[in-house]
Amino acid sequence: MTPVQASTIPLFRANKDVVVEAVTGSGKTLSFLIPILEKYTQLHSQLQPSDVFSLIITPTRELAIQTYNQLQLILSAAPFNPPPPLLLVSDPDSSVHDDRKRFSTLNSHILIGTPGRVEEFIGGNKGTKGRGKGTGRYSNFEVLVLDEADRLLDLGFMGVLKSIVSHLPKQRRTGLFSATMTDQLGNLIAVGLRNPSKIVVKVTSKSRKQEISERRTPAELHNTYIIIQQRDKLAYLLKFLKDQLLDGNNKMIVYFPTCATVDYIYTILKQLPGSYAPSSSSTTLHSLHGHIPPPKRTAALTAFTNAPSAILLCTDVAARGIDLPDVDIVVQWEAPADTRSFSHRVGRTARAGARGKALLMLSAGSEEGYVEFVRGRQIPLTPHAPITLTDAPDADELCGRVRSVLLRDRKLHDMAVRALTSTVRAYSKHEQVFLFRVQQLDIAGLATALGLLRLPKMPELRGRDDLAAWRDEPVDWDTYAYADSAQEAKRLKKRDESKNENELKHPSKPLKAEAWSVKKGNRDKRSSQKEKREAKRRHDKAERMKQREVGSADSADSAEEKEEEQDWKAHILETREAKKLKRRKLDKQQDKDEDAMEMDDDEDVNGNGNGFTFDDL
Ligand SMILES: Nc1ncnc2c1ncn2[C@@H]1O[C@H](COP(=O)(O)OP(=O)(O)OP(=O)(O)O)[C@@H](O)[C@H]1O
Repeated sequence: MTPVQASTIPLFRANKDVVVEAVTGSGKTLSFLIPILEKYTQLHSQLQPSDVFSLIITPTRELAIQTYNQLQLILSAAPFNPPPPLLLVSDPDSSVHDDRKRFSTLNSHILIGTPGRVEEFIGGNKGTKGRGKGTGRYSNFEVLVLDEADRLLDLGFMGVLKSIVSHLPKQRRTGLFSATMTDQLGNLIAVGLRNPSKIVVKVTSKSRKQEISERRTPAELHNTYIIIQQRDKLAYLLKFLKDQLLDGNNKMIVYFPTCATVDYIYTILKQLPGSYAPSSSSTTLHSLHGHIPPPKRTAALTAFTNAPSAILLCTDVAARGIDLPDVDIVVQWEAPADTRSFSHRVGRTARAGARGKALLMLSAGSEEGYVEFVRGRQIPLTPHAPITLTDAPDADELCGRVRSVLLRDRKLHDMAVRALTSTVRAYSKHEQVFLFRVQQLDIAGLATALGLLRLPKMPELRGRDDLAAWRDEPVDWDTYAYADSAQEAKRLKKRDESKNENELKHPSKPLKAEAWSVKKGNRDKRSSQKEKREAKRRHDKAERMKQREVGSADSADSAEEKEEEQDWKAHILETREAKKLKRRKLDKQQDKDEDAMEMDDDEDVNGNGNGFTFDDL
């Protein structure tokens, strides 16, 4: 047994609730599977076909599948003939209705799944405490396990978990497992833990001076960082990966902040000539993120696992729990949004006593402070030896190369823009905002690293004074086409429609001249009316003078004059107000027109006009 198994198994099988925190790759999975299976072996003969005996919940589909496979493997060696467990994960080819059918056919006693699907499965018959049609009986339920529990207890999953737990009997064992356990007692109580035993397995290491220190990452992990400019990121990443392949390290994972960045870098690396990209006939390239359809995700993981030499580009969807064999290197394109993810990412290597190496890319500016921040969390981090680009393309050469790839297909530029905008938005969501300030992020540098042809319009670029070095690639945007003919036809149609719309919104000069003449006509009309009014006033005044001369009453006269003066003042005020109102209306219209023009331009840049959304995992 590993230390975490030696500490956890005796307690968990002795009916204690447990909260277990132990470094990545230390064998936590078996420390809950073995107690479940031991109890199951003792009690299986008393179970009815529809009884659910145990439930294991994981935050990702990939981890659920992995645990399911491990459980299947052990069950296949059982001394009795147990029904297979049931996997409950989202799948485009199988609905929760199919899960229920499988459950009835297989008579599974152990369920493994992700929170959403498990809730759908169990909670389909709320109000009957889960004892309804097709979703099993829970009266003989024994063990609930939350793997990667701190992630499951994060705000996003909490409601679903509470709903699941409400269908389970209170008399049960509950185990929470993770490499980064939550300390929030309230969360633990919410999922029904009663007087749990907390097991924390830490790694101790001796320094050269024989000082013993604790660490939260595996002892065999060589955890390093480099500080570079944003614009150099891709050049350094490619050089680093190539060097590692030459050194014989042939399984590598690179973490990116968003799905769009993974998609883009993957597509570009596939199209760059071999002298630039680290993939070759002997090294395969794979991508994995939450927006890839589930069957493709599974295929990517299997291909990466089986390939003798491979690079996996992914988001944090592959950060937790995944046990990929023999990963030599983990690279982080930038620091993860939360520090817990840092431990999980680097923990994909150096597992179960094997050696491993990790590299974090930080950019010069305010990010250097992250090194001390990580060290303060008992995660050792040392500087990586300088990476030289002497025999590799530098940022400018690589940018030119990437741009020439982008020019083959407008879709690639759309992808590049999405990669940039989503990365900037993800950057603004860092937990350590004091170290990762969007205002200090070198966006133009990042755009150079990604090879963008021009900077997109984005709010984060407004008012920036660090864009002087940026150079647009001279591109005729009117003719820059999509390689896909249907997409190109759509673009051309949209372009023409938007031209027509613009014509209507901003009529061309002859129309404008006409509008001015109309305006001028109105002005002439108004001034002639004014002249008439003044003429009438002069005439009236002359009449009154005549009457005064013939001895009309002074008082009446002066009253009339006062009235006339008031009329005149009212008229002037009215005219002023009307003018002001008109000016305001004109300004508003102008603003509206400018906004409309800006939107049209954005649509052109983005290609589809849908705008960008922050890509979650
Ligand atoms: N007692 C053991 N002896 C040898 N290898 C073991 C033992 N227990 C587990 N392993 C192996 O160690 C590897 C890591 O185990 P596991 O995936 O359970 O780690 P973990 O602690 O859950 O990691 P993470 O926190 O990343 O999820 C697996 O390949 C597993 O098969």
